[in-house]
Amino acid sequence: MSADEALQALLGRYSVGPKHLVEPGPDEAQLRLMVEAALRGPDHGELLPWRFKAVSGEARLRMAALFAAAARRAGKDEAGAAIDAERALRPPLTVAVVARIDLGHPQVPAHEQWACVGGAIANFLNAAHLLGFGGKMLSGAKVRDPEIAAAFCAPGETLLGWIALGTPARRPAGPSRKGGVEQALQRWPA
Ligand SMILES: Cc1cc2nc3c(=O)[nH]c(=O)nc-3n(C[C@H](O)[C@H](O)[C@H](O)COP(=O)(O)O)c2cc1C
Repeated sequence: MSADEALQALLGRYSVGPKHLVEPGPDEAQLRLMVEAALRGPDHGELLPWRFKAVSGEARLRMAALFAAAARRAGKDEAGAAIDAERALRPPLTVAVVARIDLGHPQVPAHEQWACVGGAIANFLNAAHLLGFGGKMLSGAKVRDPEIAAAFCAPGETLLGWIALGTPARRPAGPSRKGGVEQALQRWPA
């Protein structure tokens, strides 16, 4: 693939939601490559302020039960709980994104560590896309459910959300609604 083809492929990445993801998901070697890409994101101080926790196969049933219980705690009825459980079951692979921000770091403030987490997610999703997979970063109120957070995080860590991954069953809707280069790029001084 030429540099131009690689760039065009990157420019074609759009998120693909869980309901449009089917088997197969990335295998172990592909997942490791995607994490290698995530590790190439900028990381001031090389603190590695994140961990990815892969959930696949039978483990999805346990995550689905957690999601359903959280939905009930949030006051949802059984239909709502079933929809939340389905979000855990549908994608072939889900990767929980856990941030471990060192709030007392002498050189690297928290916002720089959060920027690193974002870069890791972007590189991971881009690598998934280049390998032919679809994916979407998702959060929602359940990241703040204490039992879900405790299931994924050690004390002091923050559950940012989950990346749903699989083979896209259809082309993503894109392009997105957000502004383009004319808004994102400015000259300084104006
Ligand atoms: C930390 C984080 C959490 C997100 N949570 C959600 C979410 O819960 N639901 C959702 O529809 N999109 C969520 N998004 C946005 C989508 O992942 C996606 O970026 C957005 O729909 C734009 O689509 P695009 O990636 O195709 O440009 C989240 C993004 C980030 C970075």
